[in-house]
Amino acid sequence: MPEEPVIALHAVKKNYQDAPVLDIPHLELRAGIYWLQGENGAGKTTCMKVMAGLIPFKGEIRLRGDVSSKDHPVQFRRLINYAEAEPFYPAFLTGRDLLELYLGTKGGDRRLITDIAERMGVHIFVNNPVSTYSSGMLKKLSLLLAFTGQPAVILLDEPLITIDTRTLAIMYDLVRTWSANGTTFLITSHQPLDPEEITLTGTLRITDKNITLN
Ligand SMILES: Nc1ncnc2c1ncn2[C@@H]1O[C@H](COP(=O)(O)OP(=O)(O)OP(=O)(O)O)[C@@H](O)[C@H]1O
Repeated sequence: MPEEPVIALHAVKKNYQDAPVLDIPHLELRAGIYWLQGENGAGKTTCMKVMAGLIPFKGEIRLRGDVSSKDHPVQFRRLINYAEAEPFYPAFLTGRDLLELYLGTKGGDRRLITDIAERMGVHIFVNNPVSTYSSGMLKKLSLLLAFTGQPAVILLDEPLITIDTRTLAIMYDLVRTWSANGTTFLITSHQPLDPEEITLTGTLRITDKNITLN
């Protein structure tokens, strides 16, 4: 029997005001690790925000066959996590406030997240307000938050930027391990992803508002 797609897009359209940015008639992805490519302004971040259910769009996305962005919006958002390219959080919150919020809404194994936080060194500054964080510290926090819950899909927007080489190795290790356990990854990066660290299932390219899979 053919493997069911983890994520399926049907007639997805996204405009900003009157300007169309995405027009994807149909796209189905099996479990795996995908590199989402496209030139500046092609629509990669918009596509991730649409997939994560963070901005309104026309059409429908289904996760694991039966969880619909239209019919099951809460369940849908619990199954897909997104780490922004340039994370921005309210300045007065601490990393721990955000972590508790995510663990409370997304659920998942607290010990596992504590372990990732310690590996990344987030535990050192997690109790400080995010206004005191460097761009790399913000990035580490946002990557950590993307691993809360039990996501079917994790979207990483430019994860390679601003993190140090030690954190980069941890990030690649997390992608490998979680992928082996069934989580699908979509990763944008203007730099190539290291083929010695991860084996890509496919490359997605946004051109002319649509996505093609190679
Ligand atoms: N909030 C917004 N309002 C209006 N237009 C927007 C908004 N966000 C993005 N756009 C436009 O949508 C298009 C796609 O932007 P998007 O950020 O998705 O591209 P991208 O592929 O992620 O680019 P980059 O590689 O530069 O990060 C661009 O033309 C951009 O100007």
